[in-house]
Amino acid sequence: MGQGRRMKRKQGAPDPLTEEHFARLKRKAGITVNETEQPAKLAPPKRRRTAKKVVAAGRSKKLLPDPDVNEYRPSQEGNGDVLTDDPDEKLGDDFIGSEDSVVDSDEDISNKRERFVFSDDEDDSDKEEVLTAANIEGLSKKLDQQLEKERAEADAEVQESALQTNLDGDRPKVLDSFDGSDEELGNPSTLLAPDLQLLRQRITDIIRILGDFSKLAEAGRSRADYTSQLLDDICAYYNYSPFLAEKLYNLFTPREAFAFFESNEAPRPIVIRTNTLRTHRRDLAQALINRGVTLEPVGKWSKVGLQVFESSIPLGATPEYLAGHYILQAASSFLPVMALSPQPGERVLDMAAAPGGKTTHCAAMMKNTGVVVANDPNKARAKGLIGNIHRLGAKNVIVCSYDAREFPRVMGGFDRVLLDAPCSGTGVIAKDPSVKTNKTERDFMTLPHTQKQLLLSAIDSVNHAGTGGYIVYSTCSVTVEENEQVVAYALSRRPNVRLVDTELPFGKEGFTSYMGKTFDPSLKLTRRYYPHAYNVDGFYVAKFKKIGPTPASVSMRKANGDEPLIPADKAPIVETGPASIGGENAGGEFGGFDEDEDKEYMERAKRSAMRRRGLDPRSLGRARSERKKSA
Ligand SMILES: C[S@@+](CC[C@H](N)C(=O)[O-])C[C@H]1O[C@@H](n2cnc3c(N)ncnc32)[C@H](O)[C@@H]1O
Repeated sequence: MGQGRRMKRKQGAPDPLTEEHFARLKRKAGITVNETEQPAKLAPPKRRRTAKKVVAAGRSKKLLPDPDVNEYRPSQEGNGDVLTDDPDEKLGDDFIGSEDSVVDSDEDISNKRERFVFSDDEDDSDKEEVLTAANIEGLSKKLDQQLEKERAEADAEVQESALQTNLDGDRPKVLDSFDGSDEELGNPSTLLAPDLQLLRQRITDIIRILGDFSKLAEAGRSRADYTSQLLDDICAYYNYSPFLAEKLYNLFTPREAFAFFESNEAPRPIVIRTNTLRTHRRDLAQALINRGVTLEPVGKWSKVGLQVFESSIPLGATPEYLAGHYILQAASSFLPVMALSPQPGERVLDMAAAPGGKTTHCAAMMKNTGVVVANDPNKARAKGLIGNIHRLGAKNVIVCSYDAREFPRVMGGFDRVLLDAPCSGTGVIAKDPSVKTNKTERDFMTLPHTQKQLLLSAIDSVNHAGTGGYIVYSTCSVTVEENEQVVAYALSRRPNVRLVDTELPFGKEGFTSYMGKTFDPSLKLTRRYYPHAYNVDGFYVAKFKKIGPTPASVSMRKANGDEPLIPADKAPIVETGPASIGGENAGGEFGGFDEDEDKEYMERAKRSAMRRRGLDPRSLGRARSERKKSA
């Protein structure tokens, strides 16, 4: 697909709040821009810091609601299978009743000029959007204030850097500058801020040295010396556990790792997704602008996203929100559904669906036809899912609540399956800084295990002979263990699937090798998203095409959803006709339902349902024997 001028500019990520960005908007609206003005050097976002070993500070008071909380974070003790935390917290802002408030604005919106032209949602032309002058005014004002603040901060940092730099010829003596010991950092006579500045200075110095080691390193110092000091400093400066800091650091070059850690300190843009079942993007944009919201389309890559810059009203309580015209959803959450590309009339399974951002996106793309089975085993989250489905008017959705490893026993033969897997959340640290310290080695063993089981179930639930035969696997984590390794595992266990192009307009290629491990070259068809690269949440997306039936041995999987008793690749391939949900052929492709096994399964489900209602399940058996007697 060729890229137009505008597409290139917009693609990749919601534009950050840069001067050039606002200048462009001003030019579009016919407002004079001072072309000679140089872009300000951006200072790092202001952060509240604590000294080493002090628990990460909470986020500052929210000015706007967070985007859709769509990531799953397992409890520390659990293996990530079941959520145990406060259900309300987990429902996210997409659930009606969200209490999040929005910054007050003294902007007068009553006289806003209504000149707002959006390219049509269904129109592929490259027509430029023109924002209202009032909208631009809001953006400009915000920009002026922000740039002023950033200039002051940048000046301060540059001055400080000059004072702190300790150069010996061209080779900075960073490892001797101070020993970074707890005593020094915790010395009551040492002010906190200078320590942090020293740390930051040393972080940037070491990154510079590692980037040109032969020229800048001190004699007798190894790369390992510098790397070890850098990791210590990153932990102290950003409040990461050493374990996680190293894991994340290893994904990047030192310079990119720094950019990644930095970007986790700033929130991502607020984005809303237009619900095309209820409205058009241009109408929604107009309605929100009239309410004092400053926004613009998220980019040419999405016809439904709007990036919100400022709002004088709570975005989770507008009449448009309550009427289901939009959902608060992080931009990167659009990507798995775009890759899945569900078609009208198809049968789609969303295996881990709550709170429903992606389910309702699927329903909208399918124009409320066909069927979406939205599953989530967490009852509290499933309530949020149901709330969103109703609010957004998705009428083609069936909600169920299974451990998705039970699929395809529960139901199979889907045209497409989305597995937006429970994960560690290392891509959304800006939203949830607790990830910095609460993820352990155990999490990165148990989570991938569950993810692998879920992915095999996803593959086995798809009908390869239908209109689709696609499976999309996604996580909001950036670790290789939860992404490429899971995908590589599935490829090794299911010879009947191939990775295919996600057809997403941006994203970095998946790893084909990592820390001495090599993966199939097709792994580069998968896509990685980083906050520092695209200003979106960290995400991973892989798309599979099922090219043949699943081995019969899969129907012999153990009840706990573990590996097949016979390895799939050693088992005979059985060809059966296309399956349909609940139809005669349901499950045929994965070996068919076993009547007796099903009966037992139903009985078990009935018993646990009774227990949940406080009833004695033994009464089931009694009722049955009484029925038998009377017959
Ligand atoms: C990343 S969130 C899903 C977000 C959702 N797709 C959306 O877009 O709104 C992961 C979900 O996986 C669910 N989950 C955890 N263990 C699961 C399992 N064994 N089977 C299916 N879902 C599971 C969690 O309850 C959580 O809602």
